[in-house]
Amino acid sequence: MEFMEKVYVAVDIGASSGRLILSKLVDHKLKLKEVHRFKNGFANVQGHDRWDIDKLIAEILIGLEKIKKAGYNAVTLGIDTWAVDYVLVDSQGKKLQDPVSYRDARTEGSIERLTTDLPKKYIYQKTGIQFLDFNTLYQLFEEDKELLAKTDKIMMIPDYIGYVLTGTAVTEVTNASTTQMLSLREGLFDDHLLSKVNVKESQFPKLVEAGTVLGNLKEELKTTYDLPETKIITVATHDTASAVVGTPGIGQRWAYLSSGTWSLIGAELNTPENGEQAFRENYTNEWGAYGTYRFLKNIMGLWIIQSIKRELHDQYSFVELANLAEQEPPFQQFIDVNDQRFQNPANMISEIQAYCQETGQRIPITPGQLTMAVYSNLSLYYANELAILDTILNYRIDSLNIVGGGSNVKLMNQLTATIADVDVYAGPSEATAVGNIIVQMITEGDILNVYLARRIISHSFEIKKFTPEKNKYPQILQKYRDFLANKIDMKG
Ligand SMILES: Nc1ncnc2c1ncn2[C@@H]1O[C@H](COP(=O)(O)OP(=O)(O)OP(=O)(O)O)[C@@H](O)[C@H]1O
Ligand SMILES: C[C@H](O)[C@H](O)[C@@H](O)C(=O)CO
Ligand SMILES: [Mg+2]
Repeated sequence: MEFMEKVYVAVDIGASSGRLILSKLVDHKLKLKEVHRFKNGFANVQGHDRWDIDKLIAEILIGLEKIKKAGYNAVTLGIDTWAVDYVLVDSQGKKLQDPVSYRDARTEGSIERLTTDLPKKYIYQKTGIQFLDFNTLYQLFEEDKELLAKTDKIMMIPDYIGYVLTGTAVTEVTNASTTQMLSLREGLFDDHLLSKVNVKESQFPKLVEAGTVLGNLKEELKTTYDLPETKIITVATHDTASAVVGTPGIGQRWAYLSSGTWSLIGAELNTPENGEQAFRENYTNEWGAYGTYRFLKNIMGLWIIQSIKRELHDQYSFVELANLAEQEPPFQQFIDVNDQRFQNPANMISEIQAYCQETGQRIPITPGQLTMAVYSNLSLYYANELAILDTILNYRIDSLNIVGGGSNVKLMNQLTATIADVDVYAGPSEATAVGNIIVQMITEGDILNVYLARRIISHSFEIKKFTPEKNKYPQILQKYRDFLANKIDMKG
């Protein structure tokens, strides 16, 4: 029997960029080759910030054409994207509008409006999901009622892409959990929360676990594009869920930081933690692959750097901004990076400078000062959250695995290790794509389980270690905590 080398493709679309990454298992190592990369982002269309979903699908097909041209005639493919956003589809299977971005202003104040007669505590005990005003629950609460009435199916972004490519519609659970509408105890959509936003369970395609085979590319697509035979597997379609699968998990009691547009810091649990302290600290229990839970918190992340870069008219690359930051002293000002004002301001640089002025602090001016201000305060925020995780989980986290694009920033990796006093293991930067591929390989029988996959990941990629520089910034974390608690008036 001729040995057919299995070729896998990860379609990983984040809020800032998308990519198709080819992968094979060669000599017990995962080999990755980026075949196609494209920009992502939202634009204001018909009164709302929206994603151009048709463009994203076209980019995937362009990437598949490149794979065919490279001589690969048959591949297995998985799709992961950002969470919470959805496409409304009519009874003919056509989208009713371009999906609204979670950064759109329509959900400002939605949590307060929705919880006037439905206590937050009830929602959290039911779902275990953090309160973010852009969760699907609040988006549907604010959705155009006429459009909802015409809606046959509500499809999460990666599920909609899979539907367009194969004709099969599902709702994959890791991403479905980010809706804040799934019941932790039953594993199904909660009737009370559905009724609160006037949608029916039948408007969601059936729930499926990560690793479910979805189907093959629709033949009609091959009339327009020269495509390989493509079998699509529904992976952990929330990109963060894939990133966690793709984390090497080094350390006895390890935590992860998926560092990209958002910084998602947390731990992988086998049972959810939705008690009083988790509720108070707004930690989430997003579902992971294979029955795990992603106990994590969203931190504003490198969105802030992306915004600064854009506002500087892309004169500097991310590498150049990081190099300029290296020339600046850290901790020149304290910034609560998770302040709502940084979620989608008109101008991020002005917002940061206004914040520092209002709090009587040194104002960052140059690109290097701005970048160092963001890196310093993200590192402080991560360290503070790790201490909170220690108390909630009742154990001392001994290592932080940083993955995603942010794992390339040595300066931030080192600052985080030192301030948090933990060993940091950085990489792989494309952990999301790696996790996407791993779930496909487990479904196809090439790898037995995630535990062994993580051994392969550590074996396949250079993971850089950063150890704490003892007593380098004594008291800085406590000062930051006091600042966050408004105990320090920097004006003084
Ligand atoms: N070499 C580098 N030097 C400095 N920063 C980098 C480097 N590479 C990536 N980054 C940072 O990583 C970020 C992108 O991370 P990543 O590619 O994980 O995000 P994404 O997948 O496009 O989006 P999302 O987080 O929504 O998935 C950039 O915004 C940039 O700040
Ligand atoms: C809106 C979500 O929190 C978001 O998708 C986050 O999970 C993410 O972008 C991870 O890349
Ligand atoms: Mg990503």
